[in-house]
Parts: sequence; structure tokens; C-alpha cells
Amino acid sequence: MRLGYPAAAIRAAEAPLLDAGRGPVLMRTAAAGLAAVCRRDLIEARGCVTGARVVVLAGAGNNGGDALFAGADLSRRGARVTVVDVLGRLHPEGAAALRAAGGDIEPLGAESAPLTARAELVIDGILGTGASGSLRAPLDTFIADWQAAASGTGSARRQRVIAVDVPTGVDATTGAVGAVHVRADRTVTFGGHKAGLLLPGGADAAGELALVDIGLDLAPFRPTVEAPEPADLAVGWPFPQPDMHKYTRGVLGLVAGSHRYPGAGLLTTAAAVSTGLGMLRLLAPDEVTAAVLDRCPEVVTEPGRVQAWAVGPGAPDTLLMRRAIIEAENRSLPLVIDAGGLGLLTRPLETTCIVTPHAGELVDLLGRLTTGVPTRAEVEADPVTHAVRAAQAFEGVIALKGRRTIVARPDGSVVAPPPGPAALATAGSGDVLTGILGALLATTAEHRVAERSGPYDQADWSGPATDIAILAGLAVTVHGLAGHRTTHASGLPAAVEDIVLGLKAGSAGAGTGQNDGRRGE
Ligand SMILES: NC(=O)C1=CN([C@@H]2O[C@H](COP(=O)(O)OP(=O)(O)OC[C@H]3O[C@@H](n4cnc5c(N)ncnc54)[C@H](O)[C@@H]3O)[C@@H](O)[C@H]2O)[C@@H](O)CC1
Ligand SMILES: [K+]
Repeated sequence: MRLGYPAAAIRAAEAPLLDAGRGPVLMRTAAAGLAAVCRRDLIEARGCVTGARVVVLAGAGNNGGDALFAGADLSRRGARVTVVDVLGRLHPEGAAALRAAGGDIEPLGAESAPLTARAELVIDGILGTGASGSLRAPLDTFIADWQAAASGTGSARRQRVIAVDVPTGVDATTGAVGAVHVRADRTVTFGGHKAGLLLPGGADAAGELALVDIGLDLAPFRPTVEAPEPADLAVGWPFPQPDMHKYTRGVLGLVAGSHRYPGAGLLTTAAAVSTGLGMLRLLAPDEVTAAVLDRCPEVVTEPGRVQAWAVGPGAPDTLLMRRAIIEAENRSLPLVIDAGGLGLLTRPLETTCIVTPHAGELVDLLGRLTTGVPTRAEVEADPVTHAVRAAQAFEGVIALKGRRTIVARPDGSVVAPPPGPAALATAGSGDVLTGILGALLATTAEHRVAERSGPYDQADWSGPATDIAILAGLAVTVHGLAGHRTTHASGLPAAVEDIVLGLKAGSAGAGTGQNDGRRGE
């Protein structure tokens, strides 16, 4: 689990060390970690550091200082290092170290963008946590010109970009990106993950993350983002225990599917059953249950006792959904509400609940719960703010589905699972997620699913998750992993790809067959 902190928290954690005169040591430690990542990447890409063309983009502050000391390290090891002094002022000790190691320093000029575009490795040390406001000229035009020149080179071996602490143009706290911002392959961040590196916008700009320990004590500070990783499934997943039977393992009540949308009932059921649970009770019209039983004969279609509810996929019967919601409230059962169930939400519920709208559905939900409703485009442009607003209005957890799904708690903290492949943007994908999440709620040990009032700290993260927001994060993580497993490198889902490849093979085969035929005549 990666924990993301606001830039102010990281800076506050640095303050006592800076007051104690340890600033230079912190910078040397940060720069050494950064240089090690750069060397590893260069060796992987080209076999050695010697002779590599490296451009260091250095700003005026400590972010530039980190980059300059790392550039000095690479220069000492034989790389050809050129620094572009982007803001007209450099960290003095960093600049001295770079020169002493044999590197060059150039002012920002007309040649800077093409020079940067030709580099094998670009180190972005322009702005870090000290950035304020949008990028000022000429910084914005320089970055845009470099990116245009780099994409125009047509070079087969694309350059690598490593951002120092946070890519320039990304808000370290919110992840908001300006129209112009650095897009990195990797970001080497110091002391703790900045929240913005884990959130939509920033996460895409940052690329892969590497964390360098510089000895900060973050225990007094609250993370605002928890970002599950696939490895967290091994800890947080409610695995079945040997002494369980079907009722203690967990029974999910599911209201899904209708005459108009029978497939949603089948997809949600199949996903829940594949996730694993003690039993699934499906309440749906006969034609839906008949189709489901054909595929999943273990499903029970009689009402009875359950430990969690999932309602809404496939426009189910309103009365059935209302009954499920009332029972969940009366018996304090955890509940997931999706799609057709969202229209019933006009007030906060009296039980642990997660609601899973996409952007358009969130707009409708906000319309019923608040005044001042955003447009769908506004939600898509700033999903975190709007998901948190909805969680506060609903007084419960909201999973706003999108390429990067955001799970928001009313206290403003969010869970940000990794994105799945683009192939998951398909009808029925949300039904599958509801099935996975329903099964997780039902099977969470002793039905202790609750809603935390805030994020975990690392010490809490040692056993199966019981917080509904984390369970949702794990469900999205598994959903994405399943998507990746069934997606070919082309980005097409496996089944479609197989058809396309089959067609190609078929037409090639037909050609060969004709030739063979002629030869045979
Ligand atoms: N403080 C510490 O203890 C440590 C800091 N470290 C590094 O220091 C960074 C923070 O350093 P600083 O506080 O010096 O800040 P930065 O280096 O992020 O930036 C400050 C400089 O950028 C300029 N600037 C800010 N916003 C701008 C904008 N929109 N357009 C153009 N110029 C802008 C400011 O005028 C100032 O000169 C961290 O991100 C990290 O990389 C590391 O060396 C580790 C230790
Ligand atoms: K940077």
C-alpha cells in the first residue's frame, strides 16, 4: 500500500531536520538515490553509463540542487552531462559540484529544446514541492517545444525522462496537471509519496514511482491517499479459512438483472461466484435466474439470510432493491449500490455502504443530494474533488468509476487503485466490479466491514482489510488485473484479438492454399 501525503506534510516533516542543519545531508541522500535510479535505467537501456547523453533541467531551488548533484554523479561516471539553467538561477553548491565533475551548464535559449530532445536521458529538476501557481513563461514554452521536438525526432529509441520528486507542472498535493507539464517515465520521490503522484493526472505524468528514504518521520502526519498495489491483495484479501462453512464464509444477496437487461444479472453473478464466497442468493425475474443457473448452478434463487447486499446492475425491480436496502439498514449489513440502485439514493443510509457511479451517474447523484451540480466534463476533469463532495453529501463511501477509479471517504481521504487496461471500458465491466465487491463484502471475516473515518497508517496495514473503502480499492485492483490478464499487447481484449489474429491467419492461409492448389494442378 502506497501512502500519499500532501506536500505541506512532507515539508513539515523535513523542517526539524533542516533546523538541525541537516539540509545538505538530506540533499546528498536524495541525489544519491536519484543517481542510482538514473544509472540503472541507463545500463538497462544502453548497457553502460559512459558516453550517455544526459540533459539535466535545473530550476532555482532544492529540486534543481538534487538534479545537479545527481548529474555530477553521472558525469563522474563518464556520461556527457549538460545542464539547462531553466530559471536563470541555480543551487550554488549543486552547480559547483556539477562543474567540478566535468559537466556543462547552459542558459535557457533557442537551442535548449532541440538539445533536450536529443538526449538519451532527461532529468527534470525544474520544480518540486516548492512550485506555486501555473508554469510561468518562458518555462511553459520551453517544455512544450522540447516535447514537440522529442516527438518529432521519430527516433526508435525514445528518450527516457526521470522526474525529480514530482514532474514539473504537476501539483504535488492534488495531482492537478497544467496544459503543459513534464511527462516522465519514472519519478524518484523523496521521504514519502506526494499525494499528487498517486492521483489522476499526476499519476499518469509521473510514470513508475521510486521512493528514496531520506529519514523523514511521517508518523505524526496523516496520509490523504492510499494506493493499493497488486501485492496488497496477499495481505488484505479475505481468504477462506479452514474452519469456515458456507454460511460463515459469507452469503451475498444480489438484486441484479431484469427482462430488459438479463445479461447484467449473469455478469454480476459470475463475477461474484468467481471471486469466491460461501453462497450467492440472486433475486431476479425467472428468465434471469434461468440463464444464471445454466452457467452457475451453485447459485440459490430463494430469499434467505445474507451477510451483505449488492443491488442495482441491469435495472432490477425497484421493490426488490428497496427491500434489500431496508434489510441492510435494519440488520447493519454492508451494501454496494450500483447502476439502477443509484436512483433510490436520496438520503444518507443507516449502514456501511458503498456507491459505485460513473461520472454521469455521479452528476445525477449530486443533483439529488446537493445544490450546485457539476457537469459530467467537470467531474471527469477533477474526479477527486467531486467524488469527495459526493461522499460528504452522502455521508458514505463513493467509488467514482473511470480509467482511474477513485474511492472517496467523507473525511476527504481517498483510495486510488491502479488503472486497468483501456479494454475494460466496455458494457458489463461495471457489473463485474459490483460482483467482485459484493463477494468481498460478504466474505470479509466475521462481517466486520465498517467505514473508517480516515486512512490507514502503515502499522494498521497488516491483516485482511475490513474498511469498505480499502475493500473497494482491492476489488478495483483485482478487476484491473483480470483485465490485464485477458488483454493482448495490442490493447484489444484477448477474445477479440484472437478473432482478428484468426482472420489474419485465415487470409494468409487461404493465399497459400491457392498457390499450393495451382502448383498441384
Ligand atoms: N527541503 C529538504 O529538506 C529537501 C528538499 N529536497 C528537494 O527540494 C524540493 C523543494 O525545494 P524548494 O523548496 O527549493 O522548491 P523547488 O525547487 O520546488 O522550487 C522553488 C523555486 O521555483 C520557483 N518557482 C516556483 N513556482 C514556479 C512557477 N510556477 N514557475 C516558475 N518558477 C517557479 C521559485 O521561485 C523557486 O525559485 C523538493 O521537491 C525536493 O526535490 C530534497 O533535496 C530533499 C531534502
Ligand atoms: K521536478
